[in-house]
Amino acid sequence: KVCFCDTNGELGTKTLSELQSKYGEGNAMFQTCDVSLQQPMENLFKKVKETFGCLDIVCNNAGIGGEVYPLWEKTIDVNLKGTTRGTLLALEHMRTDKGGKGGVIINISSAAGLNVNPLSPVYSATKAGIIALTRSLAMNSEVKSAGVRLNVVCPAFVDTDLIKEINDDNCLDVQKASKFIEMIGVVSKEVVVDCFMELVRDVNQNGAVVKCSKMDGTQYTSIEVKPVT
Ligand SMILES: NC(=O)C1=CN([C@@H]2O[C@H](COP(=O)(O)OP(=O)(O)OC[C@H]3O[C@@H](n4cnc5c(N)ncnc54)[C@H](O)[C@@H]3O)[C@@H](O)[C@H]2O)C=CC1
Ligand SMILES: CCCCC/C=C\C=C\C(=O)C/C=C\C/C=C\CCCC(=O)O
Repeated sequence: KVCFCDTNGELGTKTLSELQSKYGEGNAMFQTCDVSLQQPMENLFKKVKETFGCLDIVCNNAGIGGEVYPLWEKTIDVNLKGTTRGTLLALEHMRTDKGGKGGVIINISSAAGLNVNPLSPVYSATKAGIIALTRSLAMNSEVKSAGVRLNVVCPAFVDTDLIKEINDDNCLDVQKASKFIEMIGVVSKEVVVDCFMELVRDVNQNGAVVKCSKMDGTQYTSIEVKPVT
């Protein structure tokens, strides 16, 4: 069973029909929702719990690019604040000490959050924030005891609409970006999905940061963690 949300109602409804004809009407749900708004997101999580009984897997995926005012503020609202909101609401509903059944949260960051990205610094900052948020919560002993794992996927360029829409609003130098994309290469959506599924299925993965790129394939990064006593 799956519920997904998007601000694009038309695309969401089309995808919902496809999922329902493949998996059955009762097994897929779509809600138009903006991840940057608290009340609609709270309502959505409540609705999913009422409809499906519990939440086992939550993916915070919504993301945009924007480097000039006011778009750079929206980029932080959607990417960093939206992912933080989705993560904290997911924890509220999944933690065993709050009546949930435990589960896994997968956040979608970017290779731009692991590396410097002079062509989209605000986007990069939001993605670095997502990595820090996810790893920090994954290492929190109370979250661990409450049965929730958190992992983060950091794709380099992926074959989606986002990279077809690179322009002067979301990139500081479009020409340099095209050359950069040509050099790094573009990975298929399937590679990212495989990586996502591995992090869902492997119960030993908690706090994992996985980069997927055409150039280097799928790599688990290792960042030293000093345990907090
Ligand atoms: N395409 C790429 O090269 C890469 C993408 N990513 C990340 O992957 C995630 C998915 O992006 P793509 O599928 O590539 O882009 P996309 O533009 O095709 O899809 C993003 C989706 O997010 C939705 N969205 C935007 N703002 C929203 C909001 N406030 N609330 C709810 N939904 C909203 C859009 O309507 C769209 O359907 C993003 O977080 C992106 O930053 C990460 C690395 C590389
Ligand atoms: C370049 C402008 C991007 C604007 C936003 C649109 C698309 C976003 C794509 C990504 O998230 C992919 C991003 C980044 C690549 C950054 C660094 C790649 C480093 C590759 C590597 O370390 O192997």
